[in-house]
This record gives sequence, C-alpha cells and structure tokens, in this order.
Amino acid sequence: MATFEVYGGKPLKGELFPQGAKNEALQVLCATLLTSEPVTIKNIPNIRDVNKLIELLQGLGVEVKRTAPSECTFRASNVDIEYLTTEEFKTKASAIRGSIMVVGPLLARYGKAYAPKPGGDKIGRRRLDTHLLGFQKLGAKFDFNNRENFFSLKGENMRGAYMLLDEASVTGTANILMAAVLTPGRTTIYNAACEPYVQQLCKMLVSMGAKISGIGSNLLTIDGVESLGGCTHTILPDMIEIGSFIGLAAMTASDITIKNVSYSNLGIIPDAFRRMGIQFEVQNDDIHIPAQQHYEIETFIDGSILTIADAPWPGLTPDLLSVFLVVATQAKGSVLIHQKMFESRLFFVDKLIDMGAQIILCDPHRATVIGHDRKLRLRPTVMTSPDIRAGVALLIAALSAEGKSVIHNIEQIDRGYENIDGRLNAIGADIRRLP
Ligand SMILES: CC(=O)N[C@H]1[C@@H](OP(=O)(O)OP(=O)(O)OC[C@H]2O[C@@H](n3ccc(=O)[nH]c3=O)[C@H](O)[C@@H]2O)O[C@H](CO)[C@@H](O)[C@@H]1O
Ligand SMILES: C=C(OP(=O)(O)O)C(=O)O
Repeated sequence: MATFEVYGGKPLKGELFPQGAKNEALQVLCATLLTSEPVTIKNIPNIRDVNKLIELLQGLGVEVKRTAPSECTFRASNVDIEYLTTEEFKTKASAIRGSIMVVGPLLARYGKAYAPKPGGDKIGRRRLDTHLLGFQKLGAKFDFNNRENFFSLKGENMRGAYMLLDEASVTGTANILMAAVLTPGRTTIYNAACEPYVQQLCKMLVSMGAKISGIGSNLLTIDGVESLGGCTHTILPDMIEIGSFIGLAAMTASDITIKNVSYSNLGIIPDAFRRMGIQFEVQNDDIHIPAQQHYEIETFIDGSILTIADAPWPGLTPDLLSVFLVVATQAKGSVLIHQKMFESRLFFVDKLIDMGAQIILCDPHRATVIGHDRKLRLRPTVMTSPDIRAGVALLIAALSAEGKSVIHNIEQIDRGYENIDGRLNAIGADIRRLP
C-alpha cells in the first residue's frame, strides 16, 4: 500500500493539462476488439485502470504498439476467447470496472464471452442487470455462477431488437451498443446513457463503419453491419479531473489555469461550481481560476439551502460529488450534498470531520456541509483513501491543511489520476510518494 505525505497550506500557481478521460478510455479500448484492422487511440491516460485493461487486451491476443507516450495502435486480428476462462483473466478483470465491456464486442464478433464480476470502486451495489438484460433482448443467453462470481454468455444468433433500459447505465449502454453494431437488424436503445464518454464511443464506431443515429440523446438507433474497419480516435480531456482541479484551486486559494478542457463537453459541471461561489474565466478553451480568499455558496432562488445532487447525464456526474463536498467545507454558506446513485460513497466525511470540517452525515446518501469561510483551517491528519474520488477529495483537503498529512492506499488515486503528485508538485505542491 503506497502512501502520500502531503505538506499542505501553500497556494499553488500555474498551468495544469488534463489527461485523457479514464471512463472514455475504458470504452474505446474495448471497442478495438470489434475489428481485425488497426485502430489508433490518442490521448490515452497513463493510469492504473487503463494500463490494466491494455494488459487484458494483450492477454486476449490483441497486438498493442505504443506509437507515442499517450498513443497506441491496437490490432485484434487473432483473438483468443479461451483466455477469458483462465485464472489470470479472472484475477485481472475482477480488478477493474471497465473489463465488463469486453463482453459486448466479443459476443457480437465471436458469439460468446465470459466475465467475472468486475471490480472498480467499492461504493455500494454495482449491479450488471442493465448489461445482461440488454444482451438478452438481442437474443443472447447468460449463466451466472454464483460460487465463482462468473458470467458465461452465448449469442450465436443475436438479432437487433427494441429495448428500454432499466436504467441509464454508462458501461451498460456502451456494452450493448458495441454488441449491436455487429448484430444483424435494427437495435433501438431507449433510456441510453449519453455521457460524453458514450458520445465519443458512438463517434468512434461510426468512423469504423457503424450505423448509429441519435448520438448524444437517450434514444440510440443502430443498424447492424457485417464488419467494421480500423480508425483513429482521440480521447477527450477527463472532465472529472478538470472538476477536481477547479475544486483544488478554490479550496487552496490557488491561481490555476486548466488548459484545453474541451469546454463544450463539460455540460453542467462549470455551472455547478459557479453555484458554489467559485469564480473562473473561460479563455479560448482554458479555464482560469484566480486565487479566491472567499467563495460563497448560492442559495436556491427562494432562499432555501442549495442541494448539489447527481443525475444521469446531462445532470451532474456522481463522480464529482466528493470534490463538491470537500470544497464546501471552506466556503461561506451551507449545502446539501445528495449522492443518489451510490450508497457507500460519503463515509469518507468522517476524516474531514476529524480535520475540523462541519459536516452532518444525514444518511448514507446525504451530507450537509456548513462552510467555515476559512475562519477555521482544516487540521492535517492521517487517512486512508477508500475510493478514487474520495481519495482525491482527501488529497485536496490535505493540500489545504497547514502541516503534514498522510494518505494511505493512494493506489486508489492512481487508478484515475496520472502522476498527480508530479503534476501538482510542478505548480508548487509538496506531495511525497512513499512506496
Ligand atoms: C468505468 C466507468 O465508466 N465508470 C462510471 C460508470 O460506472 P457504471 O457504468 O458501472 O455505473 P452505472 O451507470 O451502471 O450506474 C451507477 C450507479 O448509479 C445508479 N443509477 C444509474 C443510472 C440511473 O439512471 N440511475 C441510477 O440510480 C445505478 O443503480 C448504480 O448504482 O458510471 C457511473 C455513473 O455515472 C460512474 O460513477 C462511474 O465512474
Ligand atoms: C467510480 C469510478 O470508477 P469505476 O467505475 O472504474 O470504479 C470513478 O471513476 O469515479
């Protein structure tokens, strides 16, 4: 278990370049399995989850050539499906959430697939019903081995079908979509997730020859084609990392410019930070957050306490609520943070309370934060990162607290943030990585 020692309390100043988006990368890497032709992906983040998925693809027989530090060419001309039944695959796939998305492409191309229950953050129940019910609508059959936590799927005679997803699952939509593009007939996916991750996957599939309409909406229509070709695809900047940097700047009263953010793909995220009282300017495609000693949380128009809640896109992503929560601890005013999707993602507030934050955890989904308006600084402490986004929220808290904090289990942060210590140290932070 690696550790960060964080010497906080110093404002930072400089430019940060966001990495490619983790959740998009996991989807588009799986899409390389849909063709035997070469597919080049640019702006691949160098993070644990993505590197693990690339290893999985290699295990499956995909040739991977690194053509630049953040660019690889993949060629899935010799896929070894039986690798999916090996212990090595089961161990590696059960460590990341994205591994479940190899199922859709393999089912469509080879008529069968296997998968262990995938990993990812332990933030509550993370069911796969949407994926499985969608494959079932296409005519696939599945079997779940409860003892081994292992799914087997068969789909030799799949046909396009209409489906109304039981929820707008992000990885579920991507998985079904990747199966549908090579399935004969028309598939209609209603209540589809439409995050930029899914939009980007759709665009990539279209450039490979897929027929998809309704991109960006919750109604996708796919006309299956016989085969797909190669393409070159560039991953968008990571909107969760961009949001984390906005929160970091506010909380540490730093002057930070986040470069090349692809502003038009950030949806409601910038407005949500503005409602927290954080000021910033958009210059070309950069976000400049000037140093702010005070920021004041808005109330609703009728004067009642603001709620920041997650919702499927174009609502606010649940992956940023931990950052909103930590930012609120030094704001002027109060906010209710309502994490509707996951039931175990707010327990990390205990650590913030230890540090002196005023937070009431109302129940597993809701926390009320009463900001200090910097009248009381957070105290440094020793903590353990429970999940990727709580981890980054604790890192932001540690950077704002004067003195030495210690964060254990930073592998959680490394899952999704590329060289975060190096990049923040370059603009004035003092974060030391201990093995
Ligand atoms: C690898 C990857 O891409 N992971 C993301 C993906 O996970 P993932 O695709 O696994 O998450 P899902 O979209 O399936 O659902 C996440 C949770 O939200 C609930 N839910 C979902 C949709 C809905 O309309 N209502 C609802 O309550 C589900 O029951 C589940 O508990 O999407 C999540 C939700 O944005 C993000 O937190 C994860 O970072
Ligand atoms: C929950 C997340 O990731 P994963 O789905 O990979 O666990 C996240 O990125 O915040």
